[in-house]
Amino acid sequence: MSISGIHLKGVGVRLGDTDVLQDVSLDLDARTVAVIGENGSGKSTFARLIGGLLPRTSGEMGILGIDPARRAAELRRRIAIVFSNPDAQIIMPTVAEDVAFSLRADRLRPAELEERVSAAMERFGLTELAERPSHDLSGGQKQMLALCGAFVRNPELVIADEPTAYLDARNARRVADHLFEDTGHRLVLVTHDLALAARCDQAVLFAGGRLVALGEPDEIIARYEAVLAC
Ligand SMILES: Nc1ncnc2c1ncn2[C@@H]1O[C@H](COP(=O)(O)OP(=O)(O)OP(=O)(O)O)[C@@H](O)[C@H]1O
Repeated sequence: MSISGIHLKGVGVRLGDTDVLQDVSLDLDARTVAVIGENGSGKSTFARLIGGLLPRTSGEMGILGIDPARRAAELRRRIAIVFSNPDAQIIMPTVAEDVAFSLRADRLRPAELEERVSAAMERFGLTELAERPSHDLSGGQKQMLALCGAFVRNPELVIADEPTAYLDARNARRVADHLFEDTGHRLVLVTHDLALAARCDQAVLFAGGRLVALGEPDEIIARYEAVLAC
């Protein structure tokens, strides 16, 4: 089991009286991984599980060599999670304050904090919006802010759960380009956008709370499309 990837062995998640994930075993070592499957197949549950937001009820797992059940705080420091709805992640009154908030645990000197925040805002096209109230931004701008807050911490793993779901084509492309740009992070991307899934190095297909296929994206997407056509 490598210490840099995502490894699950016989993992199950039970919520209430439902087994939402059952007996999931996989080793994901590619830099970018797409997670696809029908509505309700367990993709978001998988994303929350590997992000340490949801406990497993059975099995063993290692995310970047960390068992989330034992070292959740360390895992949270090393990863970032992006959702479809950026409102869930925007906390502070202004754009610049919100980006700075993501670095609160690093206890940086004020000058260093300002430098990191400015560089990140520049990279995500937010410099002009720095003093704007975060909640007045458009949906596309808010998702850029959520991404900026995620990447400013230099995460080793970014888990994105349908990050382009509410965006127009141009903003969806911009968000995707940032996620795929190689900044030394791994990406796990849950998506219904199969063109986006095809850009990944590896893909997994879920159905009914089970992993049904793992492999080259083209092959996994073709298999999923065959299911959808039925
Ligand atoms: N808290 C919960 N209690 C019981 N069942 C749940 C809970 N959360 C999710 N589920 C169920 O788990 C299953 C998988 O949900 P999940 O959100 O992981 O699917 P998904 O593949 O991400 O779907 P979508 O594509 O619609 O976002 C669904 O049947 C859902 O109803």
